[in-house]
Amino acid sequence: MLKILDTKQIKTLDQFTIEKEPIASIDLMERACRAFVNWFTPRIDATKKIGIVCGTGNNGGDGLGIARLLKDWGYPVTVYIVKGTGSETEDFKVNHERIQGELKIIEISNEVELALFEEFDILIDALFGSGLSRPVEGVYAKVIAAVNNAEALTISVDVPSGLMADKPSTGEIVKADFTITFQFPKLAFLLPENYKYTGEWSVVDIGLSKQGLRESATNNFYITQKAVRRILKPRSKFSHKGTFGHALLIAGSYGKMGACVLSSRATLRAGVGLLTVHIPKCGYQIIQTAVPEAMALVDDSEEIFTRPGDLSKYNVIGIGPGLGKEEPTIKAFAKVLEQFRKPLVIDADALNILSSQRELLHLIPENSILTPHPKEFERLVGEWKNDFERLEKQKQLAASLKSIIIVKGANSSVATPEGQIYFNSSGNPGMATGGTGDVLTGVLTSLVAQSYNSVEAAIIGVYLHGLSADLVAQERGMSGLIASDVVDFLPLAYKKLLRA
Ligand SMILES: NC(=O)C1=CN([C@@H]2O[C@H](COP(=O)(O)OP(=O)(O)OC[C@H]3O[C@@H](n4cnc5c(N)ncnc54)[C@H](OP(=O)(O)O)[C@@H]3O)[C@@H](O)[C@H]2O)[C@@H](O)CC1
Ligand SMILES: [K+]
Repeated sequence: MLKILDTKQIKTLDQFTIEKEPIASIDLMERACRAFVNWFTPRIDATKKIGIVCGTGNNGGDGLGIARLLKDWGYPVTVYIVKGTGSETEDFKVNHERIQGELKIIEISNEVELALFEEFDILIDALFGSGLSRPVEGVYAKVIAAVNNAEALTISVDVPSGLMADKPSTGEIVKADFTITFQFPKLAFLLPENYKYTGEWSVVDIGLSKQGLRESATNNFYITQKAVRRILKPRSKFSHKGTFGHALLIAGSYGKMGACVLSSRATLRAGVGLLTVHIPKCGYQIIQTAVPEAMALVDDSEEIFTRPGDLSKYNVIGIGPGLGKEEPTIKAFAKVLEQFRKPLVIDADALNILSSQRELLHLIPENSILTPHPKEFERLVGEWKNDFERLEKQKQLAASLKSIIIVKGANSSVATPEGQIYFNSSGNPGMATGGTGDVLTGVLTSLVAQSYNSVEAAIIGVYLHGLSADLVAQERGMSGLIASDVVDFLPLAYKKLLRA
C-alpha cells in the first residue's frame, strides 16, 4: 500500500530525510527536479516551446531547477517568476542564482494579460505546491487564469497551483493536463471533484527516508498491485471446491435477469467453490442456460424475490443486483437480514431498500460490504458539500454499521469500520457502463466466500475488478467495453496478479 500523507507529515518527512540521510535541502530539491525531468523528457519533444511559471517558495525553486535541467536538454525555456506577497525560500534563492544570465527570466508583479502565455506549447506550473495555505488571490489568481486560458499543454509540479493537497479548495486553481507529484499521491487527487485540476497524475520517487515513511502513521492508503498480490492466497494442490466456500446470490427480477447473470458469472470467475442463485421463476431457464455452473433456487413468485430459503449453509450472501423494490421483496430482504449473521455483500436495489427502510440498517451483520455508487450513497447518507465531507460520511457509516463501505467511481474508496480509507488504483473510464457494478458484487461475494476477511475482500475485489477492465481496455480499447468483458477477463487479471 502506498501511504497517503498530509502536507504536515510530508514536511516532517522531508526534514527527517535531510537530517537522517543526510542530504542538503537544495540537493533534495535537485532530486525532485530530476525526477520531474525524467518523466518529462521521454514524453515531450525538445523542439516544444516551454514556459515555466514559478512562485518564490520551494515549488517555485523546483520550477527554476527544472528550467535549468531542461535547458541542458536543449529545450527552449522561458522562466516567469511571480512576485506577490510571498517571500523567497533559501532553496529558491540558490536555484535563482544558478540560472542568472543563463535563461530568459521575466518577473510578474502586478498586471497580467490573459493572453500572456499564448506563445508556448508547454506550460510548467510551479507557482504553489504543498505549501499553499489559503485560496490564491491578486496577481497569483491572475497568473493562474492566464495559465488556464493558454492553449498549451499544462504540467503541474507536485500539486496543481491553487489546489489544497488535503483540504477542500476554493479560488483560482490551475487545470493541469498532467500532474507530476513527489513520492506520494495527495489525498485531493483521489477525489472525483479534483480531476479537472490534476488531469492524469503520476507519482515520482524522490527517495524520502524509508524509515521516516514507516514511522508516519496514516489512515489513508493507495492500493498497489504489490499489496494486493501479498494478500492473495494461491490455490494449493490439495484444495477442493469446499475450500472456496459456498455463496448465495439473491438477484434478478422480471426484466432484470441480466444483472443476476453478470453477478453470477463474476462470482464464479472470481473463484468461488459453489454458487447457488436465488431467482424468481421467470429467471429459471435464463440462469440455467447462461450460467450452467450455478445451482438455481427458485422463488415462489414468478417475477420477484419474496421469500428466502434455508440460509444456513452459505458462507456469504450477495444481494441486490436487479432485485427490484416491491413490497414483498422488502419484507424478504428484512428476513434475510434477521436470519443471516455472516457477512452480506449489499448492492443496488438492496441499498435503495435500506435508504427507504432505515430501520433495517441496524440489522446488517458486522463485516458486511456495501457497494453504493455516489447516487446510492447520497440516498443513504444525504448530500455533501464536497468530496472531503463525502469521505467523512463514508467513514461514519462504516463505523456505525461496523461494515465496509465501498463508494464506486474512479479511484473507488473502501472505508473500514476502524477509519481507514483505501483508494483503488486500477480501472478506467470504459467501466462507466451498465452492469460493471453487478460484476463487482459477484467478485466481492466470491472473495468473502473464499474466506478472505471483508477488508481484504474489498481491497482485492476493487483492484481485481479494475485490473480486469484494464486488461480488456489494453486488448480491445475502452470505448466498446461491456460488463461481460470484465467478467471474461477476470481469470487473466488473476493470472497477472498471482505472477510472482
Ligand atoms: N518533501 C517534498 O516532497 C519536497 C518538496 N519540494 C517542493 O516544495 C514544495 C513545497 O514548498 P513550500 O513549503 O515552500 O511551499 P510552496 O507550495 O512553494 O508555497 C510557497 C509559499 O507561499 C505561501 N503561500 C501559501 N498560500 C499562499 C497564497 N494563497 N497566496 C500567497 N502565498 C501563499 C506560503 O507561505 P505563507 O505565506 O503561508 O507563510 C508558502 O510557504 C512542494 O510542493 C515541492 O514542490 C521539493 O523541492 C523537495 C522535496
Ligand atoms: K505547482
